Amino acid sequence: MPKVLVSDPIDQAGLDILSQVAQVDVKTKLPSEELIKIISNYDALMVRSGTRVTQDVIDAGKQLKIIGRAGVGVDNIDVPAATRRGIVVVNSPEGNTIAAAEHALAMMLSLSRYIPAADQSVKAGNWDRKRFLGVEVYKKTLGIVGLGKIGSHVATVARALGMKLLAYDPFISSERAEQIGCRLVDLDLLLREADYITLHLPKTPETTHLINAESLATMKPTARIVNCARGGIIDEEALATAIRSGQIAGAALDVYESEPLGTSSLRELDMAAILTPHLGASTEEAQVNVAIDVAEQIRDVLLGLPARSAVNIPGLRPDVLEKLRPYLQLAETLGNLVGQLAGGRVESLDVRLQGELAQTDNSQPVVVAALKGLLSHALQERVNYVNANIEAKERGIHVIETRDANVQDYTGSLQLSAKGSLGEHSVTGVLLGGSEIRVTDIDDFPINVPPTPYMLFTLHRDMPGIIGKIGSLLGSFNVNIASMQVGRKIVRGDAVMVLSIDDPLPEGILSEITKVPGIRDAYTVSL
Ligand SMILES: NC(=O)c1ccc[n+]([C@@H]2O[C@H](COP(=O)([O-])OP(=O)(O)OC[C@H]3O[C@@H](n4cnc5c(N)ncnc54)[C@H](O)[C@@H]3O)[C@@H](O)[C@H]2O)c1
Ligand SMILES: O=C(O)[C@H](O)COP(=O)(O)O
Repeated sequence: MPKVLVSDPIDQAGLDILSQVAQVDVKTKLPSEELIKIISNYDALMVRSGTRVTQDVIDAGKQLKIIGRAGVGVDNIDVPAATRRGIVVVNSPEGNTIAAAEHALAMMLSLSRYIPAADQSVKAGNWDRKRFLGVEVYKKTLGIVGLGKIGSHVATVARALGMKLLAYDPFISSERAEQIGCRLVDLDLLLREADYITLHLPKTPETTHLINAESLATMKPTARIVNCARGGIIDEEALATAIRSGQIAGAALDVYESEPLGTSSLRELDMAAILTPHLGASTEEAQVNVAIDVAEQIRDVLLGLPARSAVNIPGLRPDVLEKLRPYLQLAETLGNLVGQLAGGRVESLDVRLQGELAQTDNSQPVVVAALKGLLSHALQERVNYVNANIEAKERGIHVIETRDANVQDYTGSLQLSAKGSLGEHSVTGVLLGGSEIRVTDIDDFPINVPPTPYMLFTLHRDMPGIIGKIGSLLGSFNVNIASMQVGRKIVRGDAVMVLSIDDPLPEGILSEITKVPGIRDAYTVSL
């Protein structure tokens, strides 16, 4: 039975799903040395933001197949390291959207009415109504930085509160922003005009300290800023200085440059600042959602099925996957075939999508499948959909993708051409009846054969007796031929012979075949 380590608190609903297929060990608050020590026993790791899944953890996880993040942000996981090792990283992109959006809105309203400070004051025995004179959000301008899933829900609710909405997001169109009721503007204008600013973007090298001393200086003295996205998008020292000096009116933070928050000048701020300990996703509903979402994906991957929200498998959304699945099998088989025909070191792979296949708007999975097939002979099970791109890049394989929608022979066909140290070969294949693979062309010689586990290909001169000689030679080595086909362009010119054989070709026979007069080359392939 596979083993899953759960190293952060996860809702029982997720644990119940995992327990159907695996031994589940829940060990939270593990020091990183301890995690590194035990991770080699596990096939899967499930975390929230508390566990740092570093390169050392990943390297130690020799059996790891999947890392599941019960939440959105995967910045606590070294995803490139996992990708290099072929480990799938999955998350729950939508499970806590509402929870995080509602937390940001609650922060904005709490900032406006000093609710946390007023509560503390009453509980301390006071009745101070004057000190907590607040402001309304109605008719104020909210600037949303990052108009993705959470930002969009914040926009919907804020509009209902009567707020005017500005948004900054370089990756969405003005039309999309308008649909959500926002005016898309540049960041400078948003910061200058907004009464409230809320951040809903990922932390990347570009967004680190996006809000800094310089940008804080452009905000209104009445402006209040909310960060329920990621720590480090705001420069905390600069923020504390801006609040202390009255340069801005306040801030509400749920996330910090370093978590848990240690000694920080933020802790010394008065009621103008509200601090929560990374609670954005902490609702009962969100925790059930993310636990189920991620546990189901871990279960599926352990059962050999694809994950629906892998962050390191390019373009494999479930709907895309479903449509492309037969073509992925075709691409992998042809990649494996052309890789073995090419032999040696492959320098470039030309992936040509033809006919109906040329119409697909997401060809990336097909390319990845072709690369997986191409590399599988050399790398065996070490190459998978996660790392095929990286493995190809590290081997200097240049991938060229071309499309030709005019090829009408079949509804959709795929041609792979591999150029390498030993020459160039190409294979074309189609799907019969939508699922049965047929190889229809080898090095421009027309054929029509299904791929089989053991195959022999020859390039020879089309002349009488040659087929018989190969047949007798194989017979003398006790090799049984299951099927045979010849493809030629002109009579008595060059031709290819494709034989399916029942067993692997015995040692030494290939060199005997190439000695037969008229045979130019021979290749053995196992698929
Ligand atoms: N506090 C919490 O507990 C909590 C909970 C959930 C999510 N989050 C965080 O909230 C953030 C948003 O999550 P989401 O689910 O809405 O993600 P999302 O991917 O749906 O949206 C992110 C948006 O940010 C935009 N963006 C990227 N770079 C940008 C830039 N430089 N400037 C402006 N916009 C940029 C993207 O185009 C996208 O529209 C993430 O950082 C996530 O980790 C925090
Ligand atoms: O990215 C997320 O999903 C949030 O930051 C939530 O993190 P958590 O699962 O540790 O609460």
